[in-house]
Amino acid sequence: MTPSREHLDVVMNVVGNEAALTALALDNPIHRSWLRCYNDYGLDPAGRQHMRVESSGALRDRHAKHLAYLHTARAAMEELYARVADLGYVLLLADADGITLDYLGHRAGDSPIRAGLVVGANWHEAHAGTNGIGTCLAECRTLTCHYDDHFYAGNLDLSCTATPLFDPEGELMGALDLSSLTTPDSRASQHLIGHMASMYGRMIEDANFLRHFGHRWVLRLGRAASLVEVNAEALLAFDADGVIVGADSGARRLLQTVDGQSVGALLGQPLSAVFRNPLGDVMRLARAGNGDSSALLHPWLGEPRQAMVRGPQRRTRMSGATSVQADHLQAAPQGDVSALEALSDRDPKMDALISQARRLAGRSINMIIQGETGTGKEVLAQAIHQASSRADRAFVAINCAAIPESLIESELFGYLPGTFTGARSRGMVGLIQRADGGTLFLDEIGDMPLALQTRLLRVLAERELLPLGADKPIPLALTVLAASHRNLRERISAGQFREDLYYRLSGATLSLPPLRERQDRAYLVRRILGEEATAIDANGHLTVQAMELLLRYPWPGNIRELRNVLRYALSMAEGHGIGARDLPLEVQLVDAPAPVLLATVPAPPAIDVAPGGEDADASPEVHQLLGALRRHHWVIADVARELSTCRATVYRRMKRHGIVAPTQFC
Ligand SMILES: Nc1ncnc2c1ncn2[C@@H]1O[C@H](COP(=O)(O)OP(=O)(O)OP(=O)(O)O)[C@@H](O)[C@H]1O
Repeated sequence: MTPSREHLDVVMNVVGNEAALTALALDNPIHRSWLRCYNDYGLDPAGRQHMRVESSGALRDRHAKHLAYLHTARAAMEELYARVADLGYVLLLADADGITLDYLGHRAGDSPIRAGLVVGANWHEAHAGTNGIGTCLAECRTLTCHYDDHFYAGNLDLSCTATPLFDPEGELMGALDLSSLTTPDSRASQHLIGHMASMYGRMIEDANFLRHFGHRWVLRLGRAASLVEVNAEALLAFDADGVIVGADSGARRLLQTVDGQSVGALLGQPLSAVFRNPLGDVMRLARAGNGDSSALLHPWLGEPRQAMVRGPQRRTRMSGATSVQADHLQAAPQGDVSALEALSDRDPKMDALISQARRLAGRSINMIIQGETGTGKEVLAQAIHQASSRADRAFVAINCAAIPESLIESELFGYLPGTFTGARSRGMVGLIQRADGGTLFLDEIGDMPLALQTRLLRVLAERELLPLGADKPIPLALTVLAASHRNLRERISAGQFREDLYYRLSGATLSLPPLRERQDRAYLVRRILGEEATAIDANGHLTVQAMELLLRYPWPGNIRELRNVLRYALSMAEGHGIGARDLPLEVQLVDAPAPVLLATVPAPPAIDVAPGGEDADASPEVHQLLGALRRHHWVIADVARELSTCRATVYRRMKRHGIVAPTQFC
């Protein structure tokens, strides 16, 4: 029997054997995954796996979404790779959907690519069957998928060990994977690799957590005083009132579960409710500064843990408005205007806006920020928060258009324990309350349902909040910055936005200019190029020709589009200076006569331009061809049908104009 035939029999024996099924599936994550693949995803182990690879455009969007995660993870991956490269391993970093965002490993030969070990590969179980990344994400645990553990016979030469990564809010962020095509046969050889994956996964999570809560107090817990600073078992972030605002997965494991069972929420609890020590003990640690540690007691931990407190990164003076407990801590930071000032380099409109924002920031005035999509409304809101006396308190950003209408009320206002049944029975602190004392940024406020506008108005007018199920309001001090791509006055006329809410919010209106009108475009190009080059560790040099094109392009997607284009160009240039041919075609064609392409396609195109593409003909044929390719998601048969020609002709035209379909990112 061939190995794949033998493998098929083993898989079918598990997924087709009702009697053995329950017992096997209960404690074997690989068999559980086979069952999911067979029953839930309808995969056939006798079939062929078709490796899906994201288009370069879709991949760019994912990179944009996970920039900070990628940046933090890259440093840990390089260190880990130095340790395992000689053993024949490659490293992959995936997002929570199982899409590979980063890869470290040799590129010689085609076997890693054939095996799907490339950036953009989709390892979700639903497509790839049982595998290291997909099954680790489904099971939320570190695991090894060794040779014939894989669902599809095509992956039998792979051994993959992956560990899940969680974000500072405890949400699944992705997975770190070590894969090998040349592993020793024994599964036991993977134990050490599993430990290394978990260790580096923890390192990535902790670095992410500390960056995210850099402006907060962070409590580190560990068994040994000598190790707690370098290797904490758990991290808790808390605010100036001693209320927990963040818990890493170590803390959730240690403090939130007993015998694997969840025992209640940590976020929103005062430290004094979680530890037996009086709050003053923690505050004493905080006052002692970094480097001092002492024992903290916890009701259900057998032994006390050593604790150490790290203060916010910028410490100066505490604002007078905070509670008595807060006086135990060091003073809060004063507003820092550097983020505001960095938004412009002598652009007259931006300079006027920054000077207006600097004066308003200190005054807790609600503001409306206007501007086309991608002009940096959220970036400006964050800079205003940093410049205010609230900088040490929370900045809570909510996209009102992105939260489902059924959830928005509970997300915003929170609810008391017992208000709902089931998983939500424990109660939740709402986002508005989390922004207490700080800044609430309401993006796309024009999309907020009318009923909630009324509730929000009450919060702003009466400065108090009534969570769902509560009968006693909670006093709040809140500054709201709101943004919308919709014209709010038109929404008022159409009866879709409350006029009184509009006036509550518009203590001032700040209007961001579109990128095409800004005179400091060269500064923004250089600055963002530097940021992107650092993020992906690439050479950030631009040729004069490329810079000229970037300055002439009209940027319908504004700074967001600029960032995407620069990231694309850095990847295309592969470490050399960025030339015109490394830019997306529509930027290259900025001076081309046919405006159709620029007007109808705001995002950078999902295409690669082959060498020679720089001189590509800007004829109507190019525009017609590109338009059809995009409309049909690069399915050549459909493009041929639209253009009333055959597929061979479409391929010939693409070749003639240097257009290459997006397949994979690297
Ligand atoms: N001044 C700036 N410097 C560097 N990057 C910026 C700047 N302004 C915006 N960006 C980048 O542009 C992108 C969009 O920014 P942001 O989300 O703030 O825009 P927005 O106007 O709120 O967008 P939308 O209207 O779609 O919500 C982000 O990637 C951000 O990092």
